[in-house]
Amino acid sequence: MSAAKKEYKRITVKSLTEMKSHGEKIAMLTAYDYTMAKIVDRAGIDVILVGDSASNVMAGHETTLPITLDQMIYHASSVIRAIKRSLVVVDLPFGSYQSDPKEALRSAIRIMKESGGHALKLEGGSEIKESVKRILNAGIPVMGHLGLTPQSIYKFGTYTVRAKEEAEAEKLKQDALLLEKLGCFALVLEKVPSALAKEVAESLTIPVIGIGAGNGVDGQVLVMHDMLGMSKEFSPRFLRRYLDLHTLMTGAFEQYITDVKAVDFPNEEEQY
Ligand SMILES: Nc1nc(=O)c2c([nH]1)NC[C@@H]1CN(c3ccc(C(=O)N[C@@H](CCC(=O)O)C(=O)O)cc3)CN21
Ligand SMILES: CC(C)C(=O)C(=O)O
Ligand SMILES: [Mg+2]
Repeated sequence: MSAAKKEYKRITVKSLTEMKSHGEKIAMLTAYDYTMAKIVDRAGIDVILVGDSASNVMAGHETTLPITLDQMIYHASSVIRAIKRSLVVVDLPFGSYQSDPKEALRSAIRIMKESGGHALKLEGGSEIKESVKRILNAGIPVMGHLGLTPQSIYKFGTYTVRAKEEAEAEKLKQDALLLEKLGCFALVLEKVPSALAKEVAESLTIPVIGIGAGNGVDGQVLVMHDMLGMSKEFSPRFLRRYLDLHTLMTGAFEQYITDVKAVDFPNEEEQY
């Protein structure tokens, strides 16, 4: 059993700040459905992200842009029914918060009311300042997300590392400070140089969770299906595969097919 498991009953946004001040790293993974969420919650994960990466992983879209608010609510409510201990953060999907702060708050309230999630994540800095403020004013905890923000992929053009140039690094630092000042409880930094991520983490009291941002930050997040090795194609440098589930599952499926064809399954004990 991990230290975190013993120390905290239910993870709250406050426990995360405490973990940072104690120097305990935060472990976060995505989940999009009941069965996976139950396993990762019982394993002792601190934070579950119902990511808009569901658009890629669950629905097979090329980007996160197509996923809808209704679909995010479906995934989040499935996750919520499984969890006992983890903090559940839900991504606000593309198009549900960018047009104006009132729409952002409406979308935020729908997710909180209809899914039972505990907090929301929005991509961006100063551009979405008013929306972040409104959501926070409604008593909804907000996690920021800077660096490679996949909802802006068509602005960037590629999924390469962000903020390598001084101007973009400077804006990122300013945005990080702004998000903390507004009252965000944590921040995700995606695909930025580790020295920059470390500097940001050290300049903030709220925890900084990295993905492709090195180990100088306060925690790590990965997409569950990536770390389980379910996909052979997605292979960025920052990914560590903890299982080769693709191979294991393929073997199981092939064996089942063979057994059915050979009338080996079901056997005497497996029928009535
Ligand atoms: N399965 C999955 N895992 C993720 O981590 C993830 C998603 N989907 N969907 C939403 C975003 C998109 N993310 C991404 C997407 C691509 C790279 C990436 O690094 N891709 C390639 C090419 C980069 C390049 O063009 O230089 C790589 O090999 O690094 C990283 C994060 C992270 N998120
Ligand atoms: C990669 C993480 C940070 C994310 O936003 C997602 O899974 O949607
Ligand atoms: Mg996301």
